[in-house]
Amino acid sequence: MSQLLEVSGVSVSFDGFRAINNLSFAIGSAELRAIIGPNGAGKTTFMDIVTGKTRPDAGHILWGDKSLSLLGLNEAQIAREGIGRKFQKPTVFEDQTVEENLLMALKAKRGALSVLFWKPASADMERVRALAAEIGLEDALGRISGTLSHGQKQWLEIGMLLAQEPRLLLVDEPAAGMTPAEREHTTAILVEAAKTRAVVVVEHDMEFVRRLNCRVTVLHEGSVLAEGSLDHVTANKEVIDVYLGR
Ligand SMILES: Nc1ncnc2c1ncn2[C@@H]1O[C@H](COP(=O)(O)OP(=O)(O)OP(=O)(O)O)[C@@H](O)[C@H]1O
Repeated sequence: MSQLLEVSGVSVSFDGFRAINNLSFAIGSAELRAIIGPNGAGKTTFMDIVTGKTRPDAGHILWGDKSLSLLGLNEAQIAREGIGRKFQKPTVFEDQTVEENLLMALKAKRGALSVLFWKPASADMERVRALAAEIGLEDALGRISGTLSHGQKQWLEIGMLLAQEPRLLLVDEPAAGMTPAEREHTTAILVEAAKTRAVVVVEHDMEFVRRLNCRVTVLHEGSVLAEGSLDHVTANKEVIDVYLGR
């Protein structure tokens, strides 16, 4: 598997406190990866660094076949490179329909000039229907998004991110607040999405991580503590100690 993102020796301190400490790891180009770790392990800060929100004090982040340094890019440039981020809280346009939200996301992918003259063509409508099918909302295209369940809103937002065809999708705690059935559907969406791109899921819920059935990276004090299958990392004594707070 070729690497899409390579993080090496990255550190960042806030007021002298090292939130990320010589962090190194890589994500493949079509890979589903879960990142777990206790509170304060550095998971959010890692996503902030990759998306350009936080600048590290040291290290390298290389992206894509050409090993482009992400550290030279701002947040908008990084998004244009194909890195999408799903925050924990859904942020769909509540007074617009599911279809309108997906169309807007397709439109947002285009440059400013083309947006001026943009009218949804039949190809766009087809793409919207395909996206809706991908997230299981094909029967809800005409629904006002504000009336959707929490889980449906999360799926819609994932669909809006997929509309922009990211090569790497960072997803923060997608299972939070979901019913068991919604979690199952979310797993299916993420597993499918990761067949054609990298998907990194930060998650506290171990049952959800187990369902993802993917490689797991355990962060602790800003570094990688263990990596491998969930069974492998949860059998690691250091991981057990960290989770039990010993
Ligand atoms: N802007 C900031 N200023 C000061 N300290 C920060 C800042 N951002 C993060 N930290 C600290 O860095 C450490 C790592 O935080 P981070 O939010 O990345 O952890 P996390 O693994 O996402 O935790 P959680 O699971 O609770 O969300 C924490 O100790 C946090 O208090």
